[in-house]
Amino acid sequence: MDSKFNLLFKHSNNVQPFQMKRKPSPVVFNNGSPPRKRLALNINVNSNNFVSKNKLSIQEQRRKLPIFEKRNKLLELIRRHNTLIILGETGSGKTTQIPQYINSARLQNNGKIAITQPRRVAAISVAMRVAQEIGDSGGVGETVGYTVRFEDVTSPRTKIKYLTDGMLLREAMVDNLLMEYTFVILDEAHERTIHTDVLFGIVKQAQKARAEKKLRPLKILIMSATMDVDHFSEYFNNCQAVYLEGRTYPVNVYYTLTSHEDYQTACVATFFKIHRQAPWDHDVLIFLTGQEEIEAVAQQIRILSRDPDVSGPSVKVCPLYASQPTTQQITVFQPAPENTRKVVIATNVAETSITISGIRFVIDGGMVKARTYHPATGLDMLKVQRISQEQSWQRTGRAGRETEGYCYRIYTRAQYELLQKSTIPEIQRANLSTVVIQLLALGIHAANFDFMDKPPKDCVLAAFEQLKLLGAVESVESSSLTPLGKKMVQFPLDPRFSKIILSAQEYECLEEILTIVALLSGEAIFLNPSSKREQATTSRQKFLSPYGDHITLLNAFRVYRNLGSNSQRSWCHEHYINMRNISYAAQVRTQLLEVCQRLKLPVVSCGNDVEPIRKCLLTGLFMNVAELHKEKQYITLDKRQVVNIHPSSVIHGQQPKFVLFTEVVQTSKCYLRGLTTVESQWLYDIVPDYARSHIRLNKDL
Ligand SMILES: Nc1ncnc2c1ncn2[C@@H]1O[C@H](COP(=O)(O)OP(=O)(O)OP(=O)(O)O)[C@@H](O)[C@H]1O
Repeated sequence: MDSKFNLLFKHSNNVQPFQMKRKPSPVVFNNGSPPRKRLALNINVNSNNFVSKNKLSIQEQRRKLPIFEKRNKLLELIRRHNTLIILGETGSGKTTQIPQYINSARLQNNGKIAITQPRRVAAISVAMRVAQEIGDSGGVGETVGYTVRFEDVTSPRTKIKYLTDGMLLREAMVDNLLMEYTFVILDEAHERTIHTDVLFGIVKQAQKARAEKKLRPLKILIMSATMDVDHFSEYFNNCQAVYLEGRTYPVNVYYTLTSHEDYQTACVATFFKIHRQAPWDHDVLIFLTGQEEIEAVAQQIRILSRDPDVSGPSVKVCPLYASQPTTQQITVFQPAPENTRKVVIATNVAETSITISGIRFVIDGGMVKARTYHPATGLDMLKVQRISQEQSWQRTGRAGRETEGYCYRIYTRAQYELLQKSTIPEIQRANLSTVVIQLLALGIHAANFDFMDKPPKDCVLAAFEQLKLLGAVESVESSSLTPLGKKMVQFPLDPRFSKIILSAQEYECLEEILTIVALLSGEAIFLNPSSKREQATTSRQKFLSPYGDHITLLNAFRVYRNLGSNSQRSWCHEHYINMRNISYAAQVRTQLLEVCQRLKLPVVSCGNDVEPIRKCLLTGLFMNVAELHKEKQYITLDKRQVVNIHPSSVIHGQQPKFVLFTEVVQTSKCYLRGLTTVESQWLYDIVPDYARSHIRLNKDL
């Protein structure tokens, strides 16, 4: 271990906000083959021999992509086949170039080209890049546009439209033949997000129906760098697959020699090893699992980089995660100033499709936060787990996009070998109520839908039962929605939350419910830095509600909204509130309000009486109620699971008889977060049958 490295971490022990679980040991890597000797990180990158591809003109960059030479052959195949699978290495040019080739060859006639992305940040950043490549004077929104939840940047002139898979699905609910498009390109198909999986069936059906009706044909392209071609081809009527040969820039992959349970600290250590040695314009991308972790590591890096004993250029730290507002996400693409290294610390939102110019190094923590639904327990849980091999290669691919790159995996080669090959399709592990209701809006019963991989029967049944209890369907056999169900699908939300919004009219509290639902749609607004936890709690004391976390959130938002925009920033700082997240919630609230206005729902406030709010929440979340079982231990009414109140909840320490929850986290125990106290009598009033069967069951325990 070299002395500077030791010195660096001696200092880190004095750093407050990031609590080290243990003194970090140095991270030692090998390059994938069994190590003969211990290889310390040895990066011989010299800025003199580095030719930045950014110095080439944008058109020269395009011509250098592996896909460029293949474009005529590719266009020929696209002309010939109505469905085509396209495989090509990460960074070879699939996402940015193929739509442009189609557009230049005018293959889309009068229709548009839709390209789906699993994530908002990818749809937006790629659209921006392609608009730049096309050179439209009006920028994005002209020939090239994008549509993501709560944002539509397209115009009647738009020919190439990048959109999230969720948005295309919503469009299909309005026109199931997708007549606006001549081409639908399903990108990053290997990710198998729930929306992409449903779209597979929707586009296949639309293609067939358009052919039968002799309408303009729908061309389907399925793209990825890593996917099980046979499985996809079989599903799409044995369609042709094409592999675009051609290497992009090499990425040197390193594994740690020993496993690192504390992968966050190992990521920080690895970053500083790189930082000391690499030229300032070689940026770094670190993959972690979620906002809290990212903000903690970001703070740690900011503080350590200012330490006079740490050599290296200045550091610009850019966190990146799904719930940030778009404007914030897009800032990670801006180059850092002269003599400053950019470090982007991201969740898996940066894993596919995106190119962040300047990134030469990837540090892969090897973990991801995944949502998994357990029909047996009725709980939808967020759990940090190991990534799949496919994900690990996608992450690696982010380093070799403009020139040669380096990827440091914070896991051993042996650990890599043990990773699952591909990620389990989301449809097989998620709560299906949103998909089931969306299919019903199209008049399709999920049991009859042509899924590539059928979701488990008990998950489909559980979703139908949930929708029945919510009043969206008459029975589990229904192929259509009730009038209430039809209103519910108007909201881009989980049906339970749509139901809450629609119930607010009866409880005369839509004003407050909109705020709570909007706040729950993003990431946490309360910051709890471990070194300042007490100050943070004290500063927010005035918002605390004895009725729980949702009312506490509402109280904070009410104060925030009444402040002038000039004082919001300092107020957030003073109260340890994440300014970005609360302003994102305000934007979401505006969008939800627009849907309510379309549905002519009166926006009424219940003032300071919060009981209507608590009852209203129960109308959608009665299946998320737990009853005090014994000292500090709760049991869920729905499936009788033992759960505990998370220490971060404002009602931790109290023992209300019944609580409603919005989040379940599995660590050593199963914890409930986001709680509101409720009364059993309300359950009898709102869902009498459910209350009678479930509450009685628990009393028998
Ligand atoms: N914003 C950008 N800035 C600089 N270069 C970019 C940008 N976007 C794309 N590129 C260049 O274009 C190349 C192709 O990107 P593209 O997203 O089309 O690849 P891809 O084959 O779809 O990769 P992936 O499978 O990883 O999504 C990148 O490797 C990079 O060289």
